[in-house]
Amino acid sequence: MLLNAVRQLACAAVAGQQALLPAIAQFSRGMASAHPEIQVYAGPQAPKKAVTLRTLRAKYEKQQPICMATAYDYPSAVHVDQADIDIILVGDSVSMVVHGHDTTLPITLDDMLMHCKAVARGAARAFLVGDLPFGSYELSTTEAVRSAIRMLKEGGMDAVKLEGGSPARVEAARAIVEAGVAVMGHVGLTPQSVSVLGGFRPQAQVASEAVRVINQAKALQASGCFAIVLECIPAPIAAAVTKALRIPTIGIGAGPQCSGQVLVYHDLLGMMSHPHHAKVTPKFCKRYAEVGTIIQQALVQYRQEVADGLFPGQQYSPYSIQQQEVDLLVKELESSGMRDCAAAVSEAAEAANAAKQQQR
Ligand SMILES: Nc1nc(=O)c2c([nH]1)NC[C@@H]1CN(c3ccc(C(=O)N[C@@H](CCC(=O)O)C(=O)O)cc3)CN21
Ligand SMILES: CC(C)C(=O)C(=O)O
Ligand SMILES: [Mg+2]
Repeated sequence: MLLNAVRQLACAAVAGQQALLPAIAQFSRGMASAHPEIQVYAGPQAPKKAVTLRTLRAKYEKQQPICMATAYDYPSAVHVDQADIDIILVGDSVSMVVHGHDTTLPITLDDMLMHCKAVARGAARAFLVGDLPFGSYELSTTEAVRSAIRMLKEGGMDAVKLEGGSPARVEAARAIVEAGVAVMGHVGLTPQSVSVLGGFRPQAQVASEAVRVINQAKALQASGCFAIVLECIPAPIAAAVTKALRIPTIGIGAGPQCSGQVLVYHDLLGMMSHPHHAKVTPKFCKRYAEVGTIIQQALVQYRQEVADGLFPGQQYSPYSIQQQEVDLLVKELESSGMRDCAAAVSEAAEAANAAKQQQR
């Protein structure tokens, strides 16, 4: 009796050992399907990140310009990633260019996380930075840390960015870095402060303000930021900030002396060329394409071809049916009195066959 039980246990142990490897594989697959984010960032097949804080640092030290662009979803992330751009910023500008708001204020942390997840699925090699949105880090350092952790843990980001260089913002940056999350600073025009700034205007155009921006940048550096965005400030001021720091500056409307540059995806592609969108396309932005015009032309052509009966035609109607099935169906329809219907089937089948003959 006892011996039998021991023997059974031993058998179970051997079977268990043999079952172990597939079981672990099944477990990890199960984990990955329960938590889709695991498969993307931590799966055994996940590609090694090409761009890290270390490679960014090396670029900065070699004085090679760092390139950053925004992306907000899977296709834009794939595009930016495949262009070998160093950093993808999931910017809160998504509020304006994707959601159609007039400012960046309405976008929520949950909205941002949704965009971050989509970007993380599309970006295999770029370094990923997520903008902390308005209202997700100002109330307390605790809330700032919690929001930053969510950006990494749920959003799949490598770092976060926050706006402003006041003592409270510097403290938030310090707390987030201490929690183990890399932080990018952002000074000059900080669009989340549009309410107090009174508009999207260039900043630091008087010496006293310029000194303040330089000091804010230095304070953010001291808090542990790995880089700082300089937005809409005169080139000489950006040059001064860049000289004053030992971390990279990433400029947007801040002249050529910054350690790197950033542009908004829709702006650089000329996606918003329609006058209706002109208000969100700043003048510092170079358009590397007129994608908006191409999209518009394609949509009009599609509409015309549908209206003219040119699309889909036989070429884009790929699903075939064998002649014997056509014959059976026609017989069936005729015997149930559906003559017009049967004729339509025969006619369409003949047209499809004629098109096929022509192709050969
Ligand atoms: N599409 C887009 N591109 C951006 O670069 C961008 C956004 N959205 N949203 C968030 C911020 C806002 N940005 C902006 C928006 C407008 C101007 C702009 O046109 N400024 C005018 C002054 C306008 C005024 O005085 O009210 C300028 O002359 O620079 C600058 C930066 C930059 N960021
Ligand atoms: C313009 C960049 C720096 C940004 O913060 C954004 O796109 O939200
Ligand atoms: Mg932003």
